[in-house]
Amino acid sequence: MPLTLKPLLRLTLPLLVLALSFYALGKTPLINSNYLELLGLLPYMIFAVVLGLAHYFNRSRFFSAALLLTTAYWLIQSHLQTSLTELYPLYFYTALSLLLPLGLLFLAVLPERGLWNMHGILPLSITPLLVLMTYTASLQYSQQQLSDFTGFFAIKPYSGYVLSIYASLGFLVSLLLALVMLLIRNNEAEASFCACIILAYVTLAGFDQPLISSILFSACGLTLAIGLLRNSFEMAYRDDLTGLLGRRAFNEKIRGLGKQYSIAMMDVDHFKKFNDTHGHDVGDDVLKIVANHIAQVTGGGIPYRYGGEEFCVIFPGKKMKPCVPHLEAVREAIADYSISLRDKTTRPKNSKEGVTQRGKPTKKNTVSVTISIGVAEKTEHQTNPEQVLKAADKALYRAKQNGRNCLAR
Ligand SMILES: Nc1nc2c(ncn2[C@@H]2O[C@H](COP(=O)(O)OP(=O)(O)OP(=O)(O)O)[C@@H](O)[C@H]2O)c(=O)[nH]1
Repeated sequence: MPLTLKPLLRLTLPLLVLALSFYALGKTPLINSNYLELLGLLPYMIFAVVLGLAHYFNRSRFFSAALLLTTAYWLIQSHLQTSLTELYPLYFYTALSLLLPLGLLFLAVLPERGLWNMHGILPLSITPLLVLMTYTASLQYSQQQLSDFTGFFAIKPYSGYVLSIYASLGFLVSLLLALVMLLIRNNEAEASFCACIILAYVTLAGFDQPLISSILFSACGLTLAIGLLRNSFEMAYRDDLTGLLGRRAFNEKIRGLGKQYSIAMMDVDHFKKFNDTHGHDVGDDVLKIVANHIAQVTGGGIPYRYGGEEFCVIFPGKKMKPCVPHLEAVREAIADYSISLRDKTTRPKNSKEGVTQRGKPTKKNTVSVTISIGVAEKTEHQTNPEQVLKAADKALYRAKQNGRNCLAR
């Protein structure tokens, strides 16, 4: 699947939260002193909700991020509410500024493998590990050694900017790598972690500002909660194999269709034979390639995986005739696409050979598949979506009868 910048759109909501928190930061002088204590507790409350949700949805990285940020916030509240000219607060501040971006980056790089199993131990261990490292060092090293350590990170780019230049670079590198993970995985978790890295950076860089940690860590919690809910929504509505919207999303969409629409049903031809010949795993890869082509349908079509090797495209507000060229373009693109099979007999013996063979499929290991399409529109005789779907299914049957790799209406 080609790498696109589309995943960056996932940053829209987190950036909105970021903008709102900056706005709130400007309003802190207006906050009634009675509410200040509550504001100090707000991040804990939001992180508690995130921990509960992450436990419920079995998301280890969100759970671990909430744990890490709660601990960082607790450290700020309990150890860093004095002047940073004193040794121990400065030591904890320096350690936090170096370890927090690293911890968030670590979570952005790890794959999601569920919370309450042995794979969940790795992301969960990051917080106790960092706390242990920081405290052990503070107890073990002499005041002179701690002072040398903080002195090494004392170089600031300009006066009035609290964060050291090395920690700032650490945040920048962590953010860039987390962005790369977002582009590769196209997942809500990475978008949330990118936003948390930015928010943690702003908190530590503007540390002198009153209430900054309470407001920006609350924003971190909100970002994680939003990411978690969107992630769970996608799990419920998106098909895991192809990444297309699934049957549940299709059923909801057709309920809300308006006065005019068309529906196309698509089915991979002779797919049972394909599976029997090349195996189920290759069949899965082919379904992904077919779905990738269908996802690029033009003309305002919304693609879905209907189930098995069947796909659907809904054209809201469109009559059938103008949809046909868009569907034909998809059908032709799939038929023209050569799929390279990397089976045992043709697999290169080593990576060097693999590199030289890449992009040069031989006739022996190349296959192609075709799809048949049936399309129907809303008319005065078929007024509800179920009837239009049934008509599209009948048209698909006719396309199969007509020899496959064609469209019928
Ligand atoms: N690999 C793989 N195969 C699937 C998946 N879902 C359904 N199939 C297979 O798709 C095949 C569908 O076979 P049929 O419904 O008989 O249709 P067909 O062989 O494509 O024949 P026509 O539709 O008449 O061209 C079955 O063998 C299913 O096992 C899937 O997720 N992955």
